[in-house]
Amino acid sequence: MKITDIQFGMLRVPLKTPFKTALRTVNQVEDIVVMVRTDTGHVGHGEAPATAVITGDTHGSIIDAIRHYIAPRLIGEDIADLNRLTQLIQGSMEKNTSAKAAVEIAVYDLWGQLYNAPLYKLLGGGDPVITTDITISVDYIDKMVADSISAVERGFESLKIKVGKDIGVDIERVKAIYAAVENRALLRLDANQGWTAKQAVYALQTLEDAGVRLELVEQPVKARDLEGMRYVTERVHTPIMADESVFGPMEVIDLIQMRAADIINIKLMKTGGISNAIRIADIAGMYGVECMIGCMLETSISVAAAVHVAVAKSAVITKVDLDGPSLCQYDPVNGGVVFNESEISVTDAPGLGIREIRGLEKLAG
Ligand SMILES: C[C@H](N)C(=O)N[C@H](CCC(=O)O)C(=O)O
Ligand SMILES: [Mg+2]
Repeated sequence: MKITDIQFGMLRVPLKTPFKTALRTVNQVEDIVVMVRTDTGHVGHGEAPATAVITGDTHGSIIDAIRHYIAPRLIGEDIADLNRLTQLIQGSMEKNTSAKAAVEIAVYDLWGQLYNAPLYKLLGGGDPVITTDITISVDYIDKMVADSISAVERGFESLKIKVGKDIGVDIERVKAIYAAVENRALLRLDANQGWTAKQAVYALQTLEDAGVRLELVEQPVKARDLEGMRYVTERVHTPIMADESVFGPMEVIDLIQMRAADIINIKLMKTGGISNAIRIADIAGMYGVECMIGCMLETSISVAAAVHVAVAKSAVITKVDLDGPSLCQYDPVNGGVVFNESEISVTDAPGLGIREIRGLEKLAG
């Protein structure tokens, strides 16, 4: 099974409600879909969102990276040589992790199809059902409380509360949500870099003193402020998770050795795809550090790949934030992973199992 062509599409799916974080507000998913074709007539699918504020990737940069740096290395290569292919993709250029991820996901999809097995089984197997949280966008307190109650009523037992806009209001936001859903859902906070280290310690100690129990707090300070991450981690009881601070395996090793966080958020769009996500899970496991697997604003194409990784690496990936498909007004994909609110199940279809993507706008190759 040899690669003959790589094609692009644009997939737009409106969100149920605006997605608001300390970094940005978004109304619809607008992702580049990659289709890797082979001489056997098979197609592997991948997807990349343009999360410029986190990864630096834009629609234009994703297409250019694939067209000019990644695709020329892959044409004619055999899908059976998976390790060679992942090295070619990762070594094609610096950064551009979302572009690399989209192509790697499509290649892994084909690898599963080659062996007629679902990806998670080839990655080592596991329990085919996992449970995700759902994101509560940062907003007025009353709106966040109402959104949280509604999420609990939809069956979500874990809420990822976006904060990081204003430290005083953030504390009130979390207290109000905690009071409204106490004992019915675990609360995770994500400040998306919005606090300083001192503000984070103040906010978390205030919440701890008020009896608010949080499962974890994600990326309280600026991505590059590893000293700040360590400062917070050392001073609060609440576990601190690194998201924007860590992309690849080497950064994870540095962060763990610095003791700058308690938990790592693995995202395929930061790691450049599946190979490095697995590497990070294995490294974290060796250090006894737990991981979350997360996503950007992605549909059930690339999130499916993350689900397969989560299932296969569940010994280390103990927390799941794969709510992209739940945030969308509809699922554009037929086949593949089944997203049913908080419950996500992999099927035994080969690769990612994607049969059809509705509403895909073809882009020039
Ligand atoms: C969608 C997911 N639950 C999430 O919150 N991801 C964000 C970044 C998403 C974005 O801005 O596109 C995160 O974990 O920081
Ligand atoms: Mg985050």
